[in-house]
Amino acid sequence: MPPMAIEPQRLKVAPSLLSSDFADLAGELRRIEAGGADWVHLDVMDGHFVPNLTFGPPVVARIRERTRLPLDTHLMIENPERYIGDFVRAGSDLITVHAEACVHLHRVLTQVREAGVRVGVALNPHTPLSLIEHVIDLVDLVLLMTVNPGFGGQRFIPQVLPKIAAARRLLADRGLAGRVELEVDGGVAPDTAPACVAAGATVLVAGSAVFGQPDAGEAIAALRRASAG
Ligand SMILES: O=C(CO)[C@H](O)[C@H](O)COP(=O)(O)O
Repeated sequence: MPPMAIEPQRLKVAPSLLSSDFADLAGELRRIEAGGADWVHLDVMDGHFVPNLTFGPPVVARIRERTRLPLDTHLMIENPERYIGDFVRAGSDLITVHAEACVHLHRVLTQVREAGVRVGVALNPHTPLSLIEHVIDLVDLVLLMTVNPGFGGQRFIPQVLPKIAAARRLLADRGLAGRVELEVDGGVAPDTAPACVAAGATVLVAGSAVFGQPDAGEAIAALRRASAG
């Protein structure tokens, strides 16, 4: 499979499987693929970095067999450096680690890139953007959490909006706007997505706003329509 395209000029929707029917992942993947999803967002949780558990590399490998969509793997785990190889072998196209979970963030980001996949860095809602100021030129994607990570279906935190705008400015100042995606995750729905996009987001992660709807294609289209104006 060719390397995942990074195109910050085009708005992308990445449904989060966290809100899908885990007993029918193949069916859920068909539903979002037919519905026009750009990427699949995979929330990996360890019960330490976040207070929830989800799935690991074996499940990601089976997901890889069932979809051609790029796999956007979001590691909400401590010591992510131990598992990068496993998630690459499982078929992830992009691996995002949390800055808060990495003592040696530069080393971990470099490890992901050298493993041959795209690399992202994530920040929790309260974490200042300055934490990634000196590594931003190493990444393909910045993920700003708009809920406290751990669960789907939470309320969007509007206080993150100025951080999205600041991240957009930082990318522009560094000449990275054309090659680094700015992803938002948590409580993203047709009523909250427009402010994220206006602030500079280029990738919308949406769990309940897609899988909680009877028609996933219409839900994805509603996110795009709302954000277009
Ligand atoms: O990372 C996450 C939670 O930690 C999920 O991706 C996110 O919360 C998506 O769910 P929803 O759109 O329902 O908020």
